[in-house]
Amino acid sequence: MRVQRAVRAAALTEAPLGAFRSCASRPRFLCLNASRQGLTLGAVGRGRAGQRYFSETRLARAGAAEAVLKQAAADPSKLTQEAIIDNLDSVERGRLAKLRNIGIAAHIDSGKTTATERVLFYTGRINSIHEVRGKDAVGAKMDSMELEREKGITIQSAATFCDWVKKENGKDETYHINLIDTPGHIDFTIEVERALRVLDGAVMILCAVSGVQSQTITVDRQMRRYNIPRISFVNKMDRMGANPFKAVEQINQKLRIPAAALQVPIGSEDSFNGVVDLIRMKAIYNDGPKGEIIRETDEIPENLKALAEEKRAVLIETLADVDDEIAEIFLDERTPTPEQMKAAIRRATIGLKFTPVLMGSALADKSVQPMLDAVCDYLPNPSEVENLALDKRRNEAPVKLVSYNSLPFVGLAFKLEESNYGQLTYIRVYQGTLKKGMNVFNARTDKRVKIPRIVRMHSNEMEDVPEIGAGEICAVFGVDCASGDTFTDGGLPYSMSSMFVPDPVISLSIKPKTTKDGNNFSKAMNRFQREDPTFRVHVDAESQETIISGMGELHLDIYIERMRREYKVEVETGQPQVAYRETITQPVKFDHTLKKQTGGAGDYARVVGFMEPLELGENGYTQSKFREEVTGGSINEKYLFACEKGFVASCEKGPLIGHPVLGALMVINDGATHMTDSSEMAFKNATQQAFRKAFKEAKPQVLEPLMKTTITAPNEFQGNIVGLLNKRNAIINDTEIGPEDFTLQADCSLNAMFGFSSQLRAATQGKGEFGMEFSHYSPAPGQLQKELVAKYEKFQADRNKK
Ligand SMILES: Nc1nc2c(ncn2[C@@H]2O[C@H](COP(=O)(O)OP(=O)(O)OP(=O)(O)O)[C@@H](O)[C@H]2O)c(=O)[nH]1
Repeated sequence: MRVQRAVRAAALTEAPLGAFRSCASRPRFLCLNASRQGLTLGAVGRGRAGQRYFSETRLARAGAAEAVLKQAAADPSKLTQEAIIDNLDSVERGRLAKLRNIGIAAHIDSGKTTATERVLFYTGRINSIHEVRGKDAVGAKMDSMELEREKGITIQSAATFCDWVKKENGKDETYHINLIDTPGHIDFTIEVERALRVLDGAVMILCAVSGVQSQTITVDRQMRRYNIPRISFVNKMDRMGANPFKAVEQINQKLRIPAAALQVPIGSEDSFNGVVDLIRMKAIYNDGPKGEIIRETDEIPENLKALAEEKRAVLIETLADVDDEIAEIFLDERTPTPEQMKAAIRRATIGLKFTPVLMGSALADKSVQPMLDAVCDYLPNPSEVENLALDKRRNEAPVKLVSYNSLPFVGLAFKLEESNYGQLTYIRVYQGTLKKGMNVFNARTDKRVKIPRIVRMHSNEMEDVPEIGAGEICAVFGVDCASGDTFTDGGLPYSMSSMFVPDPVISLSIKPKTTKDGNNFSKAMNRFQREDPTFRVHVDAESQETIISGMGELHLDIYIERMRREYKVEVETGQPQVAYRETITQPVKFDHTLKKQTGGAGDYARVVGFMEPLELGENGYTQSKFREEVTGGSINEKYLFACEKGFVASCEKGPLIGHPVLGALMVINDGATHMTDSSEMAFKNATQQAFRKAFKEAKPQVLEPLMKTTITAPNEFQGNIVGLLNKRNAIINDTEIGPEDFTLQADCSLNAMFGFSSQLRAATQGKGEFGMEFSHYSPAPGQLQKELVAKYEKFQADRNKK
């Protein structure tokens, strides 16, 4: 009883099961409190240093912990921590084991949308198959936007869900799959980033002819960033020159992830008609008009037996390298059973040590179902992935979220979309249950919002649901928030880290052609900005022009086109501009006084300190930083805050060419304040003036974005393309010559790449393709720097004259 009171008196330290587990070794006394609010476990004990501590852990929401309570009533002495967890586990595990959240990501045009269309058809989500740019003019389900259907490219990621019935030990087992189809084009990379942030596994699609392509490498990097286990699917096996084993080799070599084929193809090109499953050594064919009937036989075609044995041996050897159990079997010269192989593939895939490779042709309706089986067999369920939140009350200490319905709710808003019914917010529920009508807290704004409506998305259609469980993905209406906000049930002071948002590299000025469209223009700008964090809009303080920035010309073009179609606004745009940056290259001290004291209220502020370059980060830059090291109170807190504001404003528009400043550290370590004449404004202005002066003395430099450029074209045009690149001072890093096409990788300055697409078309009779992705910032050539500085100075002089 004393313990209970002590626990109640203690400040509540709510933690989910994971955190509770990690401190399980130390508590001395435990007590269970069951109330209408739910179930809590109190712990009183002594810490390592002997200090007394109290903590109370909320185990479950109201009504969700009957099993635990029953046990407590039957025999309280058996109520150990393990028993509590086990009780909850038994309720939750069965559901989670059959749940998969997956994304499909790949190089542009690999067949993601086509494959997803098959998945939806075979799982019964859609009744018929429509092709990307198909003759029936319907278009694939997941490319719901008119522009997507017209251009045949995916622009926005689309979410859907389906149930896949898989045969397991002669029984039908139903798996629930939430699926996100993502765009392939690099300009829409944020869509891939945010999908991967919330998914547990991915299918990486490769083209059987091209293998690993430039965008496959980007997708690989993104999957690594979020520790996403993946299976690989070599699509387009019906194409001339298809070679799945070349793709496997390239995954091993270029992506440096151990990979092995789980299948070998039966027939090739037009006569590709199935695969041999190397684990069970069975031939699998697709029958029926749309390949919907799977026929399995033990008879492997005679001409494939040797190849199947050889590739099975490669699979076992590769697994032995990444899995101890198979390594042991391999060293004993035994052969693993299919069950042992499957278990090892699952362990190694989830452990990010391996990717199993499947193959088929989505367009020819071949071998898509085994890929779905592999999703269930080898990709993790939500409880097998570690998801962390940061505990604000404990100095942002990481806590593990557990995808149990009965725990307090934690979810992440990962994507916003404007719909006919208002703002649609996509949420991944990491813990607990989200219910219609429930109040949730936004961890960023600390505001309470009610969830009026929950839907499951099926591309652009939706299905209302009363609640959504842990580990699932849904969308909600009427919730005002930003992309990346964390929601909790209010009890937990958690926030989740958001996704990586790359900086825009290109910008242009934009205005509506007629003033009457101003209203719709602003509406469109607001909406696009909210939906896409890589699309930015600002009004230039000097020119008063609206400037939009994004990831590439196509990215901005798509928004201009959407404005015309969806908002009926015709716009005028300026020339695309490169998003340059400014930086400094040497340290410099400053001691600056702002003084205007000529009768009446004056202005006074003195700031002293230094500026120095910061070490460059991964992409050739680090954000600029401000630090105050004032001792002795020569500048008070309030004014230091104003100094920081001045610094931030200075970094937004650098002194050299008016572009943002990167990699500069400003430290203020002394100064002076006047009793009556100092103000926040005076300190802000003084800091800006000191910044400007010091920046110019610190050998400033203009940085330009360098783009990783990949060009593919038929071999006969190689000379033309190298010529084009040489003219642009590009650095060619790698050239790979295939039987028909060659692929070239180069670093090019973005500035030199304007107009490249039309020149490439002319130089290759329209057969060349290229893709660009931001690589890093690098100092701009001296001549270009001079031109840019001179242009900016002239612009400022002209403006001052006006
Ligand atoms: N021969 C062949 N063509 C295919 C196959 N799968 C897809 N295609 C074709 O490849 C083109 C691109 O297919 P999509 O499904 O749009 O590819 P995607 O990866 O979704 O494209 P983005 O989202 O724009 O990157 C279309 O013309 C498809 O018909 C296949 O298995 N074999």
